[in-house]
Amino acid sequence: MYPRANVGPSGEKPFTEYSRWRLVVNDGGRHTWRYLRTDEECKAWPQNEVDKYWLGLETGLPDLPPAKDAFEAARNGYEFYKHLQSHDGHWPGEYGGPMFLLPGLVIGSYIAGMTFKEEERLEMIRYLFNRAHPEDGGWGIHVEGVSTCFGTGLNYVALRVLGVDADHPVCVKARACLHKLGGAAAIPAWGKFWLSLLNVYDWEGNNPVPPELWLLPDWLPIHPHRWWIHTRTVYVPMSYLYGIRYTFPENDLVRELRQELYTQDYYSIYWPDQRNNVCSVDLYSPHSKLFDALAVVLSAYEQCTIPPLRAAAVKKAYDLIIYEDENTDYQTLGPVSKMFNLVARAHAEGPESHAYKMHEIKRQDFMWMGEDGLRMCGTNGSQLWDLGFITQALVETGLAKLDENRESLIKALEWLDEAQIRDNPKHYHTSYRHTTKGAWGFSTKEQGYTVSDCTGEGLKATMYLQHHLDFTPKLISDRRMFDAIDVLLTMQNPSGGYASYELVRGPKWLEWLNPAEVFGDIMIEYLYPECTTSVITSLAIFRKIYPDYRSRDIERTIQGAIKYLHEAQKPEGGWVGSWGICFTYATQFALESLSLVGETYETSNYSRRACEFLIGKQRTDGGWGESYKSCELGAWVEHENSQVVQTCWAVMALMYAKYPHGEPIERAVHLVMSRQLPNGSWPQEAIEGIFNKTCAIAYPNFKFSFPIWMLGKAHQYLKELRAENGVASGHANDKSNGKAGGIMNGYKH
Ligand SMILES: CC(C)=CCC[C@@H](C)[C@H]1CC[C@@]2(C)C3=C(CC[C@]12C)[C@@]1(C)CC[C@H](O)C(C)(C)[C@@H]1CC3
Repeated sequence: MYPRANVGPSGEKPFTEYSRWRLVVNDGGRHTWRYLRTDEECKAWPQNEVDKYWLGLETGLPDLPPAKDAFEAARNGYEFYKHLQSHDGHWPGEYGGPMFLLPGLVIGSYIAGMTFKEEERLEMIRYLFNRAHPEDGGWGIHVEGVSTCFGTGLNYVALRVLGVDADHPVCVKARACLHKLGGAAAIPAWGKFWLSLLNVYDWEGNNPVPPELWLLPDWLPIHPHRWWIHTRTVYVPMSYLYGIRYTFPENDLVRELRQELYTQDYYSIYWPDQRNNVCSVDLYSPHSKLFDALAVVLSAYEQCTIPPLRAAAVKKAYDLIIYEDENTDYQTLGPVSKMFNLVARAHAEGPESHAYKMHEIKRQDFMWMGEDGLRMCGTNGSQLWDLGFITQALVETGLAKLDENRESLIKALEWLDEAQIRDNPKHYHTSYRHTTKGAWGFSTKEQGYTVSDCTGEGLKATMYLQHHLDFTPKLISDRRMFDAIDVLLTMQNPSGGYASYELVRGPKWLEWLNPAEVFGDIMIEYLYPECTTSVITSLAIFRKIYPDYRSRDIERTIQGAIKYLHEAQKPEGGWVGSWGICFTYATQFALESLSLVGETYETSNYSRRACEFLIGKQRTDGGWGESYKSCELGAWVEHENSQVVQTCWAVMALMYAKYPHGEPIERAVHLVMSRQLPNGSWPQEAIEGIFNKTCAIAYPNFKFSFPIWMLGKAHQYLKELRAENGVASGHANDKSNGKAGGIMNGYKH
């Protein structure tokens, strides 16, 4: 255990001095938080608005003249948000939400022999205190979810490793909650795995994670290179660590935890029976019969592994770990693989190795200090994603043309220029990677993974900034634009849709082998309306500027994508979102796509049904609000309150569809304006994002980009609608629709 933490009973008040934290932004958008220990340092490096905002301190930004209309509200919004832009041109932000990541950071660091700065350690403890559910003392899979065995078991261990006593009131309450949920014996597979590494759960209690799968021929449908990239990238170090049965040496903490985590005596547990013991609250994807059968066979194999085969398999897994580390400069694809890779490298190469030191440094990129303490983020940031939306919003609303915003847009373009990936990975085919040359990723260039929609949004932002504004330098050459197009054209699936990082490589039945009971649809890539739209809208804008480059391929791609979108529409009229919550998110994207090919409320049944669906969900206050539970169920679940961000998505969707009735849009505009604070910002509401069906994730920058975008657009849209119809009617005839849409989509089509 790290040194004993002498902390009070609650995390309400900071455990450190908030005036001493600074966000360091460097190297193409890396975020790391530093604590300044001396007054001299603080004086020499004052806190700026970015630091203050994200720490929840008063920014000191002034109240603005009250907005008289939607455009002024958007302008005020950007007047505030501009101050949150970093010196390098992007908008940093928190990317928290999942509650199963911090334990990986803590347990992984501990067993690898890495420490934390004292202030980091204290604020991690505080974060966990603040996020424990007041009613039962447990934690969920994400910040808004009910207490689960996964969340409670892992975070309890994290607190103990961080130095909190077992009889601290937070631990006492959490332990009671854990025991109610069945104790750590009932923790889901990924929890069992972390606890086994720490030596507080027996390896015999895990279903096998054999590295030998990596030795199978690549053409086999089950070969792991066909799995969804996140699942396989986590499986690589897991299979290595399982293959060698890495076990942390027993010490006092280990012995204590063995006593604390279980409802029965640790030494009397029959471990093989615990392999499929998973708390019912956690269970989202129960094991299939195929999985259970395979687990039996593989467990038998574990009794008689063939040593040279195991050695070769372990070596192959370790090579893949090295490739991944080197391809991403030790960021790795995401936070789970990050910490498993770190443990593997630390074990194999020791604390003096380069790999150890690099992993130790790059842990920082996932650690984010917020007003409630220090959390671990879902990625090393959402840099490109946030920049992509706000820059497009500024151009489409006309805010980009205001002198006051020029500098900030030039900076944003400079960041985009830096962030485009210029080459394929160092280890390319050997690590089963998709091409990256010309792509943009979700966070930084260093992380280095192509994401279809991030490339689409990055390209759109670049084209808007370079081609729709006359004051920006042309930093990104035509050739580099073509590279981006080339990547995108490699990513379309035969049925027309786009997945996230790669083509769909494996058969659907691989989902029957999903070992992680807490997530859904994780074994292969799937097609997403969101990703598909970002790609084809970027292609459509591109072909206006470069009509001669691969125009036939582009046309074919767009047509194929529209076909997919038609097929993906739900009978009720909406599309299910996989990365944002939920129907409002995906329907916004889908209707944008349909509008590209002239499918609008008036001209297309698909579009009209979607608009009717959305209108049916508008609440009496003019807003929309859906719960993250919509994503779990694939069916609309109302949120208790209407949500600004979702309201903006819904209105954007209606505007893409050229919805002819102004009144619902006006009501929504009114709601979003009424929630704006005097300084131009919006308060944080419910969590915005989701992944793998069950885990919500925060996109706090959305509360700026989407209101600014929607308000600026709606201002113009409603003006057009009114002008065409005479103020009173609020209805549009065919001619006026064409015109309103023409202006609104002027930048796009
Ligand atoms: C189960 C595991 C491995 C957990 C680690 C978390 C990752 C899987 C999550 C965290 C952030 C995350 C939701 C993300 C995505 C995939 C899954 C991620 C990386 C992508 C890139 C998929 C495509 C999406 O359109 C979008 C770009 C929004 C997201 C961004 C974040």
